[in-house]
Amino acid sequence: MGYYTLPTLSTLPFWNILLSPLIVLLLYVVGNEYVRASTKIPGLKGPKGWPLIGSLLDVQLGNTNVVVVNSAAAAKALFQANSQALSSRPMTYSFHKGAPSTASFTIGASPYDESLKRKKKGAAVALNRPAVQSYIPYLDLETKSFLKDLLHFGKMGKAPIDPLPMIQRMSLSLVTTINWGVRVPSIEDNLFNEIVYVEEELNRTRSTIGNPADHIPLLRLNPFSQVSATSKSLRQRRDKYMAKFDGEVVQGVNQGANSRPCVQASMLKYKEETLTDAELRSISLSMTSGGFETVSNSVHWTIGHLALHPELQDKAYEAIEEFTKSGFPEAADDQKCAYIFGLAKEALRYFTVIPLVLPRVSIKEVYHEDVLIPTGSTVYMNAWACNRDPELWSDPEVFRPERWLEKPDAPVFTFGLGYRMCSAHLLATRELYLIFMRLLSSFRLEASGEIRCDPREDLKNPRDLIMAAKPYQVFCVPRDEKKLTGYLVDV
Ligand code: HEM
Repeated sequence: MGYYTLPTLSTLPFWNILLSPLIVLLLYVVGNEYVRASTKIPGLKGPKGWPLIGSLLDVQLGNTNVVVVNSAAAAKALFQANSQALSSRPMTYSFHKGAPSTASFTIGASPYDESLKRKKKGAAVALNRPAVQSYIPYLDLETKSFLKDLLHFGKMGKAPIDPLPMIQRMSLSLVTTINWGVRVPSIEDNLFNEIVYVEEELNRTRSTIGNPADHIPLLRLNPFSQVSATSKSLRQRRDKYMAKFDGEVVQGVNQGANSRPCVQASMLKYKEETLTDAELRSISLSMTSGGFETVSNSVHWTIGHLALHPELQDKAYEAIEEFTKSGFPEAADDQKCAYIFGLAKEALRYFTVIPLVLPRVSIKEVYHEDVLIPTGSTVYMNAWACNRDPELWSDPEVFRPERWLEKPDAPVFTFGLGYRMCSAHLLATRELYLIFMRLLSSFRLEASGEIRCDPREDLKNPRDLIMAAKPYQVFCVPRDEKKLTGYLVDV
């Protein structure tokens, strides 16, 4: 009796074509799940749901296993006591791919290596206390120009304005003057708009949670993905304005005519340490990307909040008047008006504009309460949670500058902690202080229409690295128009 062989699915060409990719996908998923499971850290629990609770958690973002540090005590124990062990940064697909070398990354995006150490040394010299002191004339000019912009565009308090572009011009011009000695004079300048766009988009490519392809390798195979092309084109656009600023510095140094002392000129003149050209460029990138959006967004959130709370403005005004004896706040004042110093710190705490700080990678094993965090682990500090830790504050959800008068030594986690803490925390706090001193002594801020400014709910885009508020409009009503115009006459 002859046998008749039934065709199996696999002998049918159609099924072959359909099944092969499915089998490959299945194998990939199973293999990948094994890899993901093997990166979990024994002894650490993962979240069952939101909000995150517990001081240390193990979270999986696609293939990236992340230890999230959620309490003030755990953050201090890990990032301060193990400062060197947690001193590197991860390399990501969206931001790092295609860049020529680690030397050319911003400091904040650089992994730990010899080049990073040189760059950090250079930045430390440019941003330490005496250096900040030497930037006071720049702070003076840019904060006065800010007030002048508010007066001008706000038609002496009669027209409502979106203050964001004026805030951005001020913080950008501070960074470009400090780094290159070049001002950004107007929000109507084309270069201003180009820099704002490129810097915001580039920071988006650095977002910890906003780029799924950083954590799910399969997504990198997407032939229609524009991630690499977008980063490359943004970098090219940034290189253009950086080259223009660099050129102006070199020209000034060569002609011996650099009228505004700046970081790049002093590094060129004294051939700072052994910094290569790529490392010098990295310092410029770090100042721009680190100092622009962070300060702008902190000020933008706070102005929205103040416009909703006239009672806060009244207290601040009273404190400033008492402190300045009714004069115009001096740029040289080193944060001596306690209430406004508290307000600046409270703005940093309450809005925590980089809620997950910048990611770290461990270069050594770290132990925390019997849990071993292996070398090469990704660690996020949840600065948002640490700043709202109920062990520190009984009323963390209230914006209350007085808390800093009651507990002046309490920690702020907004700048991170340890070796990779923000290099410019002294400068940034001083900027905020002077901005609020001058703004609140000059204007009453009044909401025009609805302002939605709750940092828990009203984010422009929750996936961004640096939290931005939704747009709003305010009236900036001069408290004494004649006096203010007089103060600003020479700007
Ligand atoms: C309100 C203003 C600012 C905030 C909230 C802020 C916040 C941060 C945070 C959270 C980090 C990462 C810290 C960590 O990993 O522990 C950082 C790093 C950094 N920031 Fe800032 N920053 C501000 C202003 C500035 C300014 C004005 C500059 C420069 C002019 C600057 C330059 C840097 C640099 C160079 C780093 C990298 C440090 C490193 O990786 O070693 N920042 N900043």
